[in-house]
Amino acid sequence: MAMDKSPALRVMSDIELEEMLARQKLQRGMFWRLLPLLRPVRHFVIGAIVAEIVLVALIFLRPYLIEQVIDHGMVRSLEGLYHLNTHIMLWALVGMIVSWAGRFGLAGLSQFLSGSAAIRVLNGLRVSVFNHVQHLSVGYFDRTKSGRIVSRIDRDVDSLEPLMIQGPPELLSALLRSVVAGILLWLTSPVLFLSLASVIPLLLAATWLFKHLAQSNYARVAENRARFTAHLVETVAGVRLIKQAVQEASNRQRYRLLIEDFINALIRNTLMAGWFSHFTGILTTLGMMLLIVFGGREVALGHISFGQMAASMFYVFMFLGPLQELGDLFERYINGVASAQRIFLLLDTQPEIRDASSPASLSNVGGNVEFRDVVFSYHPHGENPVIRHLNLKVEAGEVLAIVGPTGHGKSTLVQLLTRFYEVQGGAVLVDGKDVRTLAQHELRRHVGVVLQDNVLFSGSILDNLRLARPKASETELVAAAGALGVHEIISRLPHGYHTEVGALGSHLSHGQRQLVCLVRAYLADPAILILDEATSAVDIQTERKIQHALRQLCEGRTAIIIAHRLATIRDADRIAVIRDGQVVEQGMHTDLMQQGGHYAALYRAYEAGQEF
Ligand SMILES: Nc1ncnc2c1ncn2[C@@H]1O[C@H](COP(=O)(O)OP(=O)(O)OP(=O)(O)O)[C@@H](O)[C@H]1O
Repeated sequence: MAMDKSPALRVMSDIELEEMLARQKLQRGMFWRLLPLLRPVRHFVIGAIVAEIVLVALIFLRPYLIEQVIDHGMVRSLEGLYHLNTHIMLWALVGMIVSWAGRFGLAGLSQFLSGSAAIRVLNGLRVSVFNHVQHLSVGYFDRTKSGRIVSRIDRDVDSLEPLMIQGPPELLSALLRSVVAGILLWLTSPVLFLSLASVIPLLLAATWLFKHLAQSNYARVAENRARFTAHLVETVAGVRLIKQAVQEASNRQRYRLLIEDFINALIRNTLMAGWFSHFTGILTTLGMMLLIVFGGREVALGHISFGQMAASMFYVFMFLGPLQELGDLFERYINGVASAQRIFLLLDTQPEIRDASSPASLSNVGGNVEFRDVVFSYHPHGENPVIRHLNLKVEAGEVLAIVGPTGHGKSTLVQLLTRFYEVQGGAVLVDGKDVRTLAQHELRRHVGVVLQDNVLFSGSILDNLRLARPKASETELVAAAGALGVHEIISRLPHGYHTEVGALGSHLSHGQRQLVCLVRAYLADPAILILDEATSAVDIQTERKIQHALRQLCEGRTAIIIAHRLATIRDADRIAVIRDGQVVEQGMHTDLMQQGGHYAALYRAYEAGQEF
């Protein structure tokens, strides 16, 4: 599959895409997409590369010194006695010390430079992926398990480190060592070089086979890891539900199966990698044997000295050793590319809902809202529409209540008005402007929504209220709560307004969360306010207490109230009844009751305490 921005990316579910990805072979050229990410840290990478080059030079100093010591360390005097050549020995000693000290210092420097670059690049990438995820449309989150996204930002980004950061300097060092050793061997004796080079075709064949067998398996490892992470995240989020339904055992079993799939793919990888590294080890031994046979012959024929033979033994390791390292580098490359592919899949996913190139302005919002012949389905191809040619107008400053049976499309209208989803037919208009022509952030600034299940962020109640008005003082925030009539309720909390709300507001009751969100909406002061079952979790007495405040909240703005407790919306300027995605009745409470139609039936059922 090409990693382009094809429409398929937008309609296929994330799971379908990933399964397809796991089955297919890895895409070539991924490395070239990764390369630009190194641009900000190029100085670190160049530094690490220079350090590796100097390190290689220092490594080759050693066999040269050994050759000098063997061939010239002892000099024969005229009397036929052997004397130590102190000049050579001293220089050899100094050379060895420089080589070891340089290696010690430069290896540390190279590690430091690579490590610093890694931290910068990978965290930069993490922020880019995070930012991208935030900009995706809500439809993407309907289709994608949150654990899969976590797996990409966390594990897949980490998997890139060995490929992108340590990879290039290590690869360069390995190639340099191999090439320099090859040249030195050739210069010592072409016979020695050719005897060693004969093992290269075997190595190439083994590399090709390894690549062929390993690459699709690495994609499977990454996919399996995403699956069990997704399951873990879902379990943590839904732990109460799992306990309540006594599903711990089956849930654990499912996790175990996912881990087993992961382990099996991992074992296959380990097997292949282990086989490859042992095979290259055998090749090195074979090379050494060839060198001893051919080198011994060269010494016997007087073509090379003993010192050169000893140095050549080192060159064998320098020549074939890096080829062994290539196996490890290759494994990292395949592993990293599998992760990179998944990250780019996410980065290439375009938000389904995008702003127009020059969006219309929405200053001085009056607050007129119109749903004009709206058709909408949650399915991308329009099957089973939830909203079917719905027409509904709300005048500026009007309080409209929307009622209707469960699952008939009331909340969907809110999603369309805030443009979390795009209509598939007709239009939603604010002050006569199609919401598709407006910038999303501007639209949402003017349309405030309080939902049944509201999310609070970790922090105090004040922190959460400040989200609506960042510059407000504590006194102003408390005054807003007072104006809505909930000051007393918040003050009774253990630390009043400074009470920590916990993750997603879990330390507060459902009703308390709803009240904090109402104050937050009041502070945001939107031109259009939507209350979607916003007080459903508040007890009836408290709701009655804040009824007056709610009326105040709705005053001077357009308000759309969705409620099942029909007593709370009786005073609305107008009530619209939604059934099967259409408006089937509208009017004031008394008129609708007199008509004796859908609303009257709903109301009678409500009064009788029945569910609808
Ligand atoms: N994100 C979604 N993806 C797919 N289908 C959805 C999604 N959200 C809602 N639906 C479906 O759309 C239909 C209308 O849902 P909606 O939430 O608008 O109903 P509602 O009238 O507000 O119900 P309630 O009174 O229970 O809040 C339902 O059948 C629901 O299953």
